[in-house]
Amino acid sequence: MTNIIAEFKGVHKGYGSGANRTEVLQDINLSIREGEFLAIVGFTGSGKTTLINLLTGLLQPDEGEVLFKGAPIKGPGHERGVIFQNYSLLPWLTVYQNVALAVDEVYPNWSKEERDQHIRKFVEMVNLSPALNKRPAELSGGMRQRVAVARALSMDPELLLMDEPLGALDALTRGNLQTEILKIWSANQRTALLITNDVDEGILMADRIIPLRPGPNATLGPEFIIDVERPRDKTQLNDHPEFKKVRNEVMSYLMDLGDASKLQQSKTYELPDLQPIMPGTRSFPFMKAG
Ligand SMILES: Nc1ncnc2c1ncn2[C@@H]1O[C@H](COP(=O)(O)OP(=O)(O)OP(=O)(O)O)[C@@H](O)[C@H]1O
Repeated sequence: MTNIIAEFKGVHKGYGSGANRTEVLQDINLSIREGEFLAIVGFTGSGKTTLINLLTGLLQPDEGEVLFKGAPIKGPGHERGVIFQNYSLLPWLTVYQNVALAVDEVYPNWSKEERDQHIRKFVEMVNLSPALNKRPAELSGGMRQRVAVARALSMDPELLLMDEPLGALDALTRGNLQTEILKIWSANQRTALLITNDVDEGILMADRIIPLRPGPNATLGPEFIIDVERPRDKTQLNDHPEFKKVRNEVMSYLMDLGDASKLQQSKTYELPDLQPIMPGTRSFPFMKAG
């Protein structure tokens, strides 16, 4: 039987109060299984970051519970590592020092050698050894995101949380980093949750993909299982029958949702029953009565 590593139970979350209140998530129920790679895909503004921040512990639910290994999440912890979209590196520290900061937090009692070896191992894993002593300003966006990946993984989190980590990167760098994250994930047999608005990225990386329906009051849709052997090849995405099938299913589900939410948003206005006044008629203001 698979163990559940993290769980949402009847979670509601919104921001503000009174007239300024926005209900973001409504009745979220989700079990994340140990060892799986789960992707949540959703429209922009639907509440994806809110969902992940409930797992990082940066936010608390208004109602319901968010559990890690059966206990409510009270705040951030290094057993839950996060990779954000905006790198969040310290600009005055080098690549080595940025990773070291994370390592020191988790393993404060390590010897100098142990620490040094560990940092170099993770920097090497993301192919950044030549940039070891560079500061973020000297790196490209893709390289910065690699540092963020190395930093999160060096803490050996039991649950790796990724909030659109590759969204700002060009297609090539994005593809390379997807492959690297997958390699590291499968080698370490950890659990991963990826939040993305890119269906292809979700089905390439995950074991199952769950759509987040558009907010306010966003709920989770049905799960789609991606039954494709690993390692997966991005170039197969267009031809592999299972990839094609899941992509079509998820895309049409999301498109139906998009249409439904547009319909809901489009208000109908009742116009007053006025008779248009045409030029040439007696009552047109600029016509002289004749
Ligand atoms: N601290 C906050 N205070 C008030 N409203 C907020 C706050 N954070 C988010 N929201 C609102 O909650 C909704 C969901 O935001 P969230 O960032 O979770 O969505 P998202 O799906 O991650 O969006 P995106 O894809 O654009 O990053 C949005 O309407 C947003 O404006």
